[in-house]
Amino acid sequence: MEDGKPVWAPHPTDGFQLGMIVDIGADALTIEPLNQRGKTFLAPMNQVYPAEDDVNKHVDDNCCLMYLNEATLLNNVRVRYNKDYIYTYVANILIAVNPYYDIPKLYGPEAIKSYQGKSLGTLPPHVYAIADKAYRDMKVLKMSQSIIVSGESGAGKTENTKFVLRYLTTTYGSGQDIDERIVEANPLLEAFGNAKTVRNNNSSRFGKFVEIHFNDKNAVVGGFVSHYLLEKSRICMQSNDERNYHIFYRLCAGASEDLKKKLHLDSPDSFRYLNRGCTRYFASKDADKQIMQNRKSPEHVKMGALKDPLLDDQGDFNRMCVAMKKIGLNDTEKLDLFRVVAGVLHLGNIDFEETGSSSGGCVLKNQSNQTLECCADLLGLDQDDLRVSLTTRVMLTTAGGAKGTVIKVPLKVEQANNARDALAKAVYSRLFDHVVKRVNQCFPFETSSNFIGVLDIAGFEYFEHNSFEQFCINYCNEKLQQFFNERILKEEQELYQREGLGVNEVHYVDNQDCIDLVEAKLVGILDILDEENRLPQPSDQHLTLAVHNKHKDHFRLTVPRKSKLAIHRNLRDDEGFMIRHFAGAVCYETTRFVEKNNDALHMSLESLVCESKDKFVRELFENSNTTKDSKQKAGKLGFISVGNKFKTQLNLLLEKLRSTGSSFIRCVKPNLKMVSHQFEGALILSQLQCSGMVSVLDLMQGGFPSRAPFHELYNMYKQYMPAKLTRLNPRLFCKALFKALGLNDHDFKFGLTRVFFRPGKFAEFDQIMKSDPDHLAELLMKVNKWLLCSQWKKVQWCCLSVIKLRNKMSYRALACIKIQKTVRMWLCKKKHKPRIDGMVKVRNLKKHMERFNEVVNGLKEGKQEMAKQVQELAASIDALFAKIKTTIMTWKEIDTEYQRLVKCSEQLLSSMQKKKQEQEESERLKRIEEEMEKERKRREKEEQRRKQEEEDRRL
Ligand SMILES: Nc1ncnc2c1ncn2[C@@H]1O[C@H](COP(=O)(O)OP(=O)(O)OP(=O)(O)O)[C@@H](O)[C@H]1O
Repeated sequence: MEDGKPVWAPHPTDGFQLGMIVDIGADALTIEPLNQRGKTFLAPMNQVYPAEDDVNKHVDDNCCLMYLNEATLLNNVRVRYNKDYIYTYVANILIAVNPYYDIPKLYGPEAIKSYQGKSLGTLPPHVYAIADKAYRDMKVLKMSQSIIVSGESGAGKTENTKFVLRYLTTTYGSGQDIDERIVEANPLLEAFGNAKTVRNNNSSRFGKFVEIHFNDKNAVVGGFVSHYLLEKSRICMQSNDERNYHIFYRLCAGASEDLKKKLHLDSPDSFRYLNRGCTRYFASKDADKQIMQNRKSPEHVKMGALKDPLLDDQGDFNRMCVAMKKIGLNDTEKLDLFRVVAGVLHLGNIDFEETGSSSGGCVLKNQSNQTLECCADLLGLDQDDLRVSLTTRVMLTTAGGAKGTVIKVPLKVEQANNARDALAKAVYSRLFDHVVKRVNQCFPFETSSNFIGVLDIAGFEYFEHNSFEQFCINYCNEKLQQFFNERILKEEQELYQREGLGVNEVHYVDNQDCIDLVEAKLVGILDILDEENRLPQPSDQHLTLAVHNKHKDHFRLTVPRKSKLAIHRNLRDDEGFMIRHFAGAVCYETTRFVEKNNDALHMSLESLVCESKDKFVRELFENSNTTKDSKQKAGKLGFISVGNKFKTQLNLLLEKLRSTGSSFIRCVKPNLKMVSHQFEGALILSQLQCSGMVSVLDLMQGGFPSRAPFHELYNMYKQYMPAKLTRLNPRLFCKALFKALGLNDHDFKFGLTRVFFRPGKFAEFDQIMKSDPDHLAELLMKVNKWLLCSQWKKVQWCCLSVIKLRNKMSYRALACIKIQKTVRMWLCKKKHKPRIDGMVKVRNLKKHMERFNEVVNGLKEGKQEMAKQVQELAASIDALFAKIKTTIMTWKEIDTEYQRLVKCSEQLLSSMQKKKQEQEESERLKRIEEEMEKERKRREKEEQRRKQEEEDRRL
């Protein structure tokens, strides 16, 4: 923040107000509001934000603002809302403010046409642009898409969902009646699932995920609706200004006389389930006149009809009947639905009174007998069975001798009232399940390639009194917020990658610990609650204490007395708990948590409806989740968990969402009065905070949140620059500016098409650009210098490049010669090497033959013959030598010839040697013979001499 510049400071009703900082304290700033000069107030330092120079300026994408904070976001949304621009982007997220009036041409056929095939950002922000982006992403990426529409009650989720559905079916439908059916299913769903609340005249009291399925040619082939958490408490009770589900009033106002008689209908004030809330019909002045007097409640007669441009009970009844026909419901099916609705109304009128006997039970009041008859008739039940089931409870004995004996326990009046209400809730909620199921049968499809799913589910809720419903919806929003974080971060990082920024991953605070607190196995609040429900005598207090005990030091959980609000501080520790959600702390009052978590009817009521004579009613219970399995469970423990069913549904939904591409629409309610042109800043600010938009801005602060395409920067600042600079192309222009300003490289990054700034750095840049003329002159000099330097550098670089190129070329020429030489030599070698080797070998063989002559010379016999053979071999060797030298012989040929000669020479040599050996041997024998002959002669001589001597002696 700079001196002398306006800032946004907190304001109790407007959210923020413009002011000037007049003093700086230790942790607070003294602010003087711009519209109340002289009056100052203190504002915490961390809640004061810098304001844009022109606070009346607005941008389509909030990220284009200079300062990204909740105050500038709120102001941008405000300026746009005042100009009827109800849609604004924050990056790819669409913020939609409810205008509470029809903005001319905003959704007409022209608009639908204009958004077809257009990239996000090319046309003003619109829900159609998001729908088209989802469609194009599905087509290009061949991947299913989801659009998550969130916001508080009355923010416009359902309307925007309808616009998305209509856009997709109109633009990409197959032109068949299926497109219309998908849209026509809405009035039916709304009749049974919507109600007037203080926050919204047409409030959806259930969450839904509508899938539009497409074939491989990307045309609509069908749809599917999944629904979540219908608000059941409304069926029996509404607050003063609220109503039950629309269908009850529409039936009372619009049924034909015949139908009215058949269903024993009357004006809304005659039914307990309607008369404790508002009993007026919605009708315009003219429509009101058409409703017969005897169908109006005294309240309606006295105060007139409720007014809403989109609602008219009698007309809506007729429109719903037409819609039912269009989507294929026949008269019997229609009557079945109405009959059960009327049955519920009559059931509510059954009253009980104490019997006065010692059993402590109750009986039906006399005047309720007629009602009982009507109700039993409409629901196909046996009158007496119904009477008994409402006033007694069947129990199986589990102890003592006769285990399993059925005993009927009489109910007290209060218990009977509860049983009646439980039955009404069960019948109606199963009827609603049936309506959704039936609607799904209206747009069947056999195969689908991909789908676009639109999730319309209540946003984060925090009221003065928060109960199980808020607990479930906020748990759901924690999960959706986690998904939102994952996705938004991913997209942001993908953009960084596309633009080649090479930025490190951006981290964010994960809310997994809060999710675990609710859904973890055994220790999560939902499981603790189930555990409580299974106890023989469950109690809300015991549950609450168990929750606190299990999570004593959990960062996300604390006791109500630690709340900032006095109303919560009055709660005891065993009456509630406070959870620190991503969007703020919420204090839940646990009264009736245990009851609300149980979807099971007591056994006698369950079997009563399951055995109804009416096939339709019977099927409602057969097809519901109380199938055999869970019935058995319920029979034993009397408990079917609402919380865990929701957890399972939610996890399946998130699995589905994670497998699709996603877009987000954050709907915002501008005021509590539900009127047009009224912008309640503080209310909107808290919605932006709760929807996670403010944390998105925080998140962006960690990355490069401000970004500006080169051409935009160029257009922005070219007026301050001399022609010499404006001649540059936008990218170079921007680079020149940035370099000249000496901005820290860490504070910005050049992408392929735009510059990205660190938080607040765009502002710094802008400030320098728009500073005083002296500074601008200095800046200009710097830019000039930088340009000169960069041009000089360019010239140097060019020269160096040319020199480098020349060197490279001559180096390459030399290298070429070397390569040629080497290759040639290699080729030559490849061709002649075997011959040279062959010649060397043959020559060696020839040399070897000299030894032959020695052997020949050593022979005494056959010398001549051998000498001849040696000569012949020598001639063969010479011949081969000559052949190799003069002809082109392969290595193999040479080798064969050579080996043949080697073999010959070896044979010749060995035969010569053999001969020589033989000669030597015979000579040796001869010598031995001669020796022996000599010896023999010597011995003869010796003998003769001895004989002579003997003779001589004798003589
Ligand atoms: N774009 C719009 N243009 C005109 N009116 C609108 C628009 N969006 C919403 N509205 C008005 O606001 C009312 C409430 O809107 P919607 O029913 O869509 O709210 P919601 O967020 O779905 O609320 P809930 O959660 O209670 O169902 C609508 O009945 C309609 O009168």
